[in-house]
Amino acid sequence: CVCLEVHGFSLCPSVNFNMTPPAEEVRKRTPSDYIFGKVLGEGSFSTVYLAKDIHTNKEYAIKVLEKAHIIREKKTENVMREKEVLRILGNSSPYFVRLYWTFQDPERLYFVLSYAKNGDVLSQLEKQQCLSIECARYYTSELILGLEFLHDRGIVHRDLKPENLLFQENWHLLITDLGSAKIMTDCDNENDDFDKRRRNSFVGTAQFVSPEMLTDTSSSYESDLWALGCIIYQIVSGVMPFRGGSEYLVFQKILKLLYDFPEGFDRVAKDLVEKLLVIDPRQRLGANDEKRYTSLRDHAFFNGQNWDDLGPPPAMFDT
Ligand SMILES: Nc1ncnc2c1ncn2[C@@H]1O[C@H](COP(=O)(O)OP(=O)(O)OP(=O)(O)O)[C@@H](O)[C@H]1O
Ligand SMILES: O=C(O)[C@@H]1CCC(=O)N(CCc2ccc(Cl)cc2)[C@H]1c1ccccc1Cl
Repeated sequence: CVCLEVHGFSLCPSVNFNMTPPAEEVRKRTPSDYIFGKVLGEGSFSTVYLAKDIHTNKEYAIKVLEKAHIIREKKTENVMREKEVLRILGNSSPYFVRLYWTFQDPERLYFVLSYAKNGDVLSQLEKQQCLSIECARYYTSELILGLEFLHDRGIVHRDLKPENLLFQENWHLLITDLGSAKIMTDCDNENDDFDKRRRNSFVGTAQFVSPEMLTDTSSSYESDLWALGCIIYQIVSGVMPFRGGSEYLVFQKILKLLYDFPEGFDRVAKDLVEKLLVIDPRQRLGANDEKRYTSLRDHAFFNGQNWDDLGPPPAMFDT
C-alpha cells in the first residue's frame, strides 16, 4: 500500500485508524490477571512480589498492603498520598518507579509497579562496600535529575536513602517509596503549622533525616538535599555519615553536625557533601537556585558531565 507519513503516523488504507491501544493493555486489572512469584521485599506495611501479567507476559513488582494493618497503624493517608504522588509522576520521568494499575479486594490493596530487576543501592553497597567514584558520580547525577523533576512538580520525597534507590534491568536508577512524600502547596506554611501540631514524630529514616525535620518538624525541598548529601557520603565511603547506637544518638549527631570523613575520601566529593550537610536549609547548595539544580550541576564533582545525556551506566563491577 502507498503509505503517507504525516507527523510520524502512516496513513495507509490497510492500516486500522482506530488509535485506542490493544484491549489487553487497557482493561482494568484484578489479582487473577497476574501470576505472583517470589517476594522481592517487605516494608512496614507492605509485601512486594514479583508478578507476571498472564496476558502480556510482562513482569511487574506488585506492592500488596493489608487494609487492616494500614488502618490499625493509621497509615491510610500515607497510602492515598503515595498513590496521588505516583499519579502525578505518571510515566514522564525515567527515574521514578511507575504505577501501572491499582486494584483492591476486601482485605488488600494492590499497586502494580515497574519492576527494578537489579535490586537496590544499599544491597550493592553491602556487596562491594562502596561504589567507584565514576559510579558515584553517575548515580548521583541520575538522582539529581530525578530530584529536579520531583521538586519542579512540587513534591518532596522526605525518605531518600540507598534502599529506596533501585536499579532497573538496564542498571539505570529508579527512585521508589513515595509513601512519605509531601505535596507542597502555595499555602504550605499553614499546612506546616498544622503538620507540626498534628505530627509529633519525624517522617523518614533516622540516619537521613534533616535537622529541620527534627527541630520543627518542617520539611521542604532542602530536606531532600540534606539526604542527597548523606547518600553521596555513603556511596563514596560505604558508611553513613551519622551513625549511632540509638536513634537518639543519631539525632544528636545530626543536630550538632557531628560527622567526619574517612581517610582517602575523594576530596571533590567531600567538598560537595560539606555544601549539602549544612544545618540551615537555606544555605545548602541548590537551595537558592533560580533553576534547579544549576549549582549542583556546576560543582566540580560533575566536571565534564553531559547533563543532557549521561550516557550508559558505568560497569558496576570491576571487570
Ligand atoms: N519496584 C520494585 N522493584 C523491585 N523491588 C522492589 C520494588 N519496590 C519495592 N521493592 C523491594 O521491596 C522492598 C519493600 O518495598 P516497600 O516500598 O513495600 O517498603 P518500603 O517502603 O521499602 O518500607 P517502609 O514501608 O518501611 O518504608 C524494598 O526494600 C525493595 O527491596
Ligand atoms: O484512590 C483510589 O484509586 C481508590 C479509590 C477507591 C478506594 O476504595 N481505594 C481504596 C481506599 C482505601 C485506602 C486504604 C485502606 Cl486501609 C482501605 C481503602 C483507592 C485505592 C484502590 C486500590 C489501591 C489503592 C487505593 Cl488508594
